[in-house]
Amino acid sequence: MAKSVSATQPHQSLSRASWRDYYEMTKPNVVLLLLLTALVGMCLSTPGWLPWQPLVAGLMGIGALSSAAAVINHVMDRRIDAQMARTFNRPVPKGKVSPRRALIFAGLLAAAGYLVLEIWVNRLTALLTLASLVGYAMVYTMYLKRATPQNIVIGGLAGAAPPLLGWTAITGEVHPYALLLVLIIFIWTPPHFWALAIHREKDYARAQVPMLPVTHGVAFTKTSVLLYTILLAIVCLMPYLVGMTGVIYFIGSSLLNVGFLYYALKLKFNADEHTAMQTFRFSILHLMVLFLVLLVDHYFKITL
Ligand code: HEM
Ligand SMILES: CC(C)=CCC/C(C)=C/CC/C(C)=C/COP(=O)(O)OP(=O)(O)O
Repeated sequence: MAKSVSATQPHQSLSRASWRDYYEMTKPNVVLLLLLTALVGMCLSTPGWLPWQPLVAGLMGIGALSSAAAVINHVMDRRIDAQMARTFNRPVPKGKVSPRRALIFAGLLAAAGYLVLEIWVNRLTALLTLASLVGYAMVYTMYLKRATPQNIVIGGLAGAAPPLLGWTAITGEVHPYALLLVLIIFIWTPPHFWALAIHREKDYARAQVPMLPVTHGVAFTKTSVLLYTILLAIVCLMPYLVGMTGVIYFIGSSLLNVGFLYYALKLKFNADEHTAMQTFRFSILHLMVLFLVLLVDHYFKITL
């Protein structure tokens, strides 16, 4: 609740930190979905069974570096987070974990993740995953987020990378099909985030973060959500059109995109106070089911 947000500076009492605070800083639900997209990238990279070593080490390494990126985001954003109702209760702005301890935690996660990828996967995957960490934790968080309303469009590339990271973990090569999966998440990110930002517009305005609803207004942001959702429906057809996937994917992804378009249209033309958050929640379901459908399609491929 907005009225609970009083602090503009992090508290200083560093007493009651528990493992839950460290766990929370890794954004576990986001990382789980990132790992699902990485796993699907792995599975789609090869027709048969996956070799277990790059499978397990790849997921561990990508998970650890993504978690490290999320922890760095908590540290760098602590002053912004302290001013927003959605985030003021996080461990760093609350003063439960000091920025220094959080950074040590992130450093350990990042070092472990990088070494696992370098030793048991391959250097290409290690470097690309590290680049994604830098893209999210530094380029997006420390610069773009504060600089331009296109922040999440450009920064979205880091969050979209995992299917490619999964693919290179197994094959050691960048394949155009993997880039198509990256493109899907890249185009999915703006409607995912802007739906939430519409709901939280006052939060971002108070913290002076130049998110699209703050700089260009809610009406313009709703139009942008709708246009990106239309673009997403088109981009989602591409794996089918190039022969990468079969009929199961075509039907599954089409149904999901009809659902996303329904919410985006409702948000633009017939919204009530719940529509923005419903659209945001649907975006998460959309991406999760889309990647599960890709998996089913891969192992039970039906072509016409
Ligand atoms: C720059 C890109 C992105 C931005 C700016 C963004 C923004 C956000 C924000 C602000 C939340 C906050 C929810 C909350 O605390 O209530 C969120 C939630 C979430 N995002 Fe994203 N997101 C991005 C990319 C991604 C990607 C690539 C994925 C997964 C593939 C993802 C998956 C999720 C999930 C699963 C949640 C729900 C978390 C929970 O309920 O704990 N996001 N996103
Ligand atoms: C190695 C690798 C693949 C790195 C990517 C890591 C990662 C956690 C990407 C997710 C993007 C995300 C949750 C952005 C929200 O940040 P925000 O600061 O706008 O949202 P917040 O206000 O909730 O913190």
